[in-house]
Amino acid sequence: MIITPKIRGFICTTTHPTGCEANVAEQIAYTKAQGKVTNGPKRVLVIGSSSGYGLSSRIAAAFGSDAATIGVFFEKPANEKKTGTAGWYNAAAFEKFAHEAGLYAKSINGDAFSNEARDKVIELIKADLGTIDMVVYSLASPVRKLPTTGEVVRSSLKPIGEPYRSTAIDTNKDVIIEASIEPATEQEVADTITVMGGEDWELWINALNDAGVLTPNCKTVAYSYIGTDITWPIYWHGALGKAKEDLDRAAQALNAKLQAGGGSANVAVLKSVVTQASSAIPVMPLYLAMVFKIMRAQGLHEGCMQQIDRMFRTQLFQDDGAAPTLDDQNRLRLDDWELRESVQQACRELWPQVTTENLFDVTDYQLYKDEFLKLFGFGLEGVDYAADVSPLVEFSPIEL
Ligand SMILES: NC(=O)c1ccc[n+]([C@@H]2O[C@H](COP(=O)([O-])OP(=O)(O)OC[C@H]3O[C@@H](n4cnc5c(N)ncnc54)[C@H](O)[C@@H]3O)[C@@H](O)[C@H]2O)c1
Repeated sequence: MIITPKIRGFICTTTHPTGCEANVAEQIAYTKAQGKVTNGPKRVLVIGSSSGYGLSSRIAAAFGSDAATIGVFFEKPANEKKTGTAGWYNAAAFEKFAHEAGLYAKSINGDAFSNEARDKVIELIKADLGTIDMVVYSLASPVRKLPTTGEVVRSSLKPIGEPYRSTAIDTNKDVIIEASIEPATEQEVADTITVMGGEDWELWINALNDAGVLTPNCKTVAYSYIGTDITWPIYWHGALGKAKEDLDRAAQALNAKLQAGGGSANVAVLKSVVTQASSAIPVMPLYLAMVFKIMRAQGLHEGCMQQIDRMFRTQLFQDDGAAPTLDDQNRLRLDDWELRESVQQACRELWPQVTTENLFDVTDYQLYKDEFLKLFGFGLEGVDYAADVSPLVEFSPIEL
């Protein structure tokens, strides 16, 4: 079939297998071009490994430091008539390239919040790898089915206390609108913490630790976002921020446990990028369009792959074995460039000036749109989008 993008709100319902593969290849090429991560991890588990920051983490581990990787994700395969999810094609491409490079790579497709996923991963590590020396926790999900009761809990992208009003982009119509979001109820905040807080990361690390499959010096990182006053009302001071605060709590608890053997647990605060998760957050597309323009002008622009590669090389696995630079909450701060006053001040000045008429001129909204389409495999250089392509790709992850 000829596959073209079909956008509905903040999702594209079609995906391009060749384009997704090209996207993965591009990230692999970036990491390889930086040379080997000399002190890198050797056996790595990535939870949420099929897109965004988790995919880049798996690529950095495999192609930066020749690591064997196990990836966990929740994606839909294609059938004859319908394309699979982008994450399905990304994971398929990753495995293909990893196997071609002679690297161990196995994947599990299913609900990472379930005890079955943990059991399956432990079984796989015991059978194939013995132990692992790094665990990346990179889930972004609007729902979590509790492993204890089976109850399905939903997270909210809402402020706390009062309604949040701001200019935003209607990404369907490419126009500036006034967005207004009602505050989350106490229950919604609690539920958001249940879904996106630290509990599940703790369940994972404790299960792996109890099963004896972590090396004593195993490092685990979970990803977070803080942002600045510009996005605080909707993010850090909103329901999601409370969940990320809970991730900080979990990091302290896990770090205390892993430290004894020389291991560590840290939250890594990352920069804003275009992913399926971030494009669903109100106001984010406008902020991203502005901050991209400003960071590019200052030579500071990074995507997922550049961020994670920098985290591996300059923080977690430095050539001289030096310890990472942590903030007062024990967090790695890869958002340092984005938070520079020069960047944020320029954003604050630009924000009130943006109108529907000048949106494409004064911001990088076109780049935002291009990056969004790229998530689904569209707009990649060298891909013939007029060619007939089968939605089916060769890929058989372990299904839960
Ligand atoms: N996107 C940003 O701008 C940004 C910035 C800083 C931090 N982060 C953080 O990075 C982390 C990853 O976010 P992302 O933006 O890369 O998201 P993403 O949507 O690109 O990827 C999410 C991953 O989680 C997996 N997943 C979701 N639900 C699952 C489930 N139930 N079981 C198994 N796998 C599941 C998906 O398959 C996918 O691999 C999140 O913690 C997010 O808060 C994102």
